[in-house]
Amino acid sequence: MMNNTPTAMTTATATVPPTNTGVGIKSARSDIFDVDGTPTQATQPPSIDYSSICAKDVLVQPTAEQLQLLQRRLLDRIAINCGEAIYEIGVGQDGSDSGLNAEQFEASIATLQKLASSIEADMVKLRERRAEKGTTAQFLIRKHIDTTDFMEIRVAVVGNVDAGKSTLLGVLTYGELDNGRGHARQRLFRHKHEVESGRTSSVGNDILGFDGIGNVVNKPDHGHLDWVKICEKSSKVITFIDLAGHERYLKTTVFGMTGHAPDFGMLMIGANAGIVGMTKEHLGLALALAVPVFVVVTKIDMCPPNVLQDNMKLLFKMLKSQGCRKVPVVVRNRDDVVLSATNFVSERLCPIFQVSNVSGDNLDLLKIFLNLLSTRMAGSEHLPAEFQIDDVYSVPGVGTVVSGTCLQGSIKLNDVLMLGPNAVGSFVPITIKSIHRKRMNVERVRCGQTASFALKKIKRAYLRKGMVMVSPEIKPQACWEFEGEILVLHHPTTISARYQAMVHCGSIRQTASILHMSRDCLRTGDKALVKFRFIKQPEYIRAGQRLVFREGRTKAVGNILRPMPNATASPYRPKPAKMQSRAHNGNAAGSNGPNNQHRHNGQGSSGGAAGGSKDGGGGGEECKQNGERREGSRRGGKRKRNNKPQMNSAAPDAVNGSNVPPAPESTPQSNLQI
Ligand SMILES: Nc1nc2c(ncn2[C@@H]2O[C@H](COP(=O)(O)OP(=O)(O)OP(=O)(O)O)[C@@H](O)[C@H]2O)c(=O)[nH]1
Repeated sequence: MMNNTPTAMTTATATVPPTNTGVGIKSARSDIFDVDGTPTQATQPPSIDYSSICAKDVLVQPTAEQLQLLQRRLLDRIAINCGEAIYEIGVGQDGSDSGLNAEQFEASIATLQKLASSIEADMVKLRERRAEKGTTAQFLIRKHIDTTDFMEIRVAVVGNVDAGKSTLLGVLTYGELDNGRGHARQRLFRHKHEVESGRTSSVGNDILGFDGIGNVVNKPDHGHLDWVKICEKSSKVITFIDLAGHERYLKTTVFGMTGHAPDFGMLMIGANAGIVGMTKEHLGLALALAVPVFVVVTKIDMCPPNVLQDNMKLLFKMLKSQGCRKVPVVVRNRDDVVLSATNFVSERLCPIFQVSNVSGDNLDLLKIFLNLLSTRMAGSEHLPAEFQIDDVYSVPGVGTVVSGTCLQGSIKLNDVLMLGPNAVGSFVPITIKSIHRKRMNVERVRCGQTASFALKKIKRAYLRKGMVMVSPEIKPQACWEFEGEILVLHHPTTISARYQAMVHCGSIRQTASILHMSRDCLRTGDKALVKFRFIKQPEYIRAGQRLVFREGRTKAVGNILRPMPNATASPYRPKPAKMQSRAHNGNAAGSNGPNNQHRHNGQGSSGGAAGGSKDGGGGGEECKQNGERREGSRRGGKRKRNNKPQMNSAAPDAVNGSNVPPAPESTPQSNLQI
């Protein structure tokens, strides 16, 4: 059943792993199947026998019964994959005698075309190749979706400052090349200071629409893109979550990666600069959140070949390193694109594109790749609805509006959902007044899609990022505490109980304190079971959710194992050890600025608590603090707040320590940390 034919893909230093493109392919895309109908077992309905459509030449002259089965299978696959499937013709049952002669090949294509038309789908050839016994080919079959529905894929765009992120998005979405001096990115900046500095500071969204046969539908009108028109014409819309490259905005970038639920990460690297600054940090974040990453190397037009070669070597080394364990593959032609897109999600493959935003080199390959990506969130439409809020607005004439991602189920107009948790952990019923997807009025939103809802009878002040709206069936409960499993990626000394840092989990961004751990203390590289407690208010969390626990350069990643809804609020709060450490250190001012060398000595906590106290913080928060003066004044305010007695903060057991391990004998250095 396995076809281990070496592929045509080329790599700079690595060979492509045996990639199956034939029968029984165990592909990342659940939609891949072939004429033998051999399924990916997980998606095969047990009652249907597809053995009669197993031959490689079944499409040449199928019987009526076979046609019916083929159609059924096609529809199944399309449903599973939110509207599209890739069909490979000419591959035998065991993959050993693949290929059809010219006559059979033509007849098969004609049958496939008939099948596609019968289910109102478009069909386009992706790739054709010579096999042992003739020709095989892969076709994309994409169902016509009505004008108010479209597939949605979210791609988080990360990489160091000046890697060309905003420029590439400008070039892709507006269809005009850059001049090398920042022309293309101008349209994407959302703040005056971004235009002036040429630096992204907030989380931005840009869209790129593809029609049924994979053509880009974006057409700027007088320099502007009409999102509604793009969505109406698109079968698939790629939403780019444009994240800031500068370390100053790392908190916002982490929020973009966790709160905006990206399907994929696009790591951008300047060919000249190579792996610098935040590149590793951003890659690590994507890996920690299990977001598949592909790499785009920009500015190849201005990079001497030897520099490009050296930087590519370093990139390969980084991707293949122990921490990453990726298989880097340079995508050089259409065949490579199809192979990497279809093997991208579950395989360790990491496609690399080398492009120029100025000359346009290889941008066509990148577009084909984007057109072939499929959502990682499909398949939970039958579950009760769950919507994660990542932003809140007050729109004149409309009222309170929330935006976010539907994580499971579907939500319709006038549905009543439970909104919360509020400061005391309660949820309130709320009615959906209207729904927008990418500024387009729709009646329904499904899992994997982002949307904005106008809500009835609720004040903006009641809402915050990190809240959810869920079906009443779920009977949601908020948690002050939870158990998680974490891996410390970096900490300068040791972490022990009572350590505080910011937890990023979905769109939740709140400081939490470690109540106890399965080990006395944790160093870089250590894993432990940890019990956390939010310091400001309870949150809605679920087992299995990924989390990032960070403070300055300290970073741990992990999973939530057990939400603990029964833990209650407490009037007590242990004095966080790091507060002591700051006094100790004489560094009470802390800093949120990127250049602060002592952030690990308390700044992160200070920033974290501030994030919590500022309604969970937000995507654009850091841009508001752009000026040093404001940042300074915020720190001053924070210091005062920390000195006030706080209510509802931590469990008594964190103080009295019945089940808290004793604090380790601290060195002066670890005293500073914990
Ligand atoms: N020659 C050349 N210049 C490019 C290319 N891509 C981007 N640039 C230039 O590089 C500069 C930086 O590009 P940006 O798009 O602002 O970089 P960024 O990664 O978005 O930076 P931040 O928003 O600060 O994170 C701009 O002046 C672009 O014109 C390219 O492929 N070739």
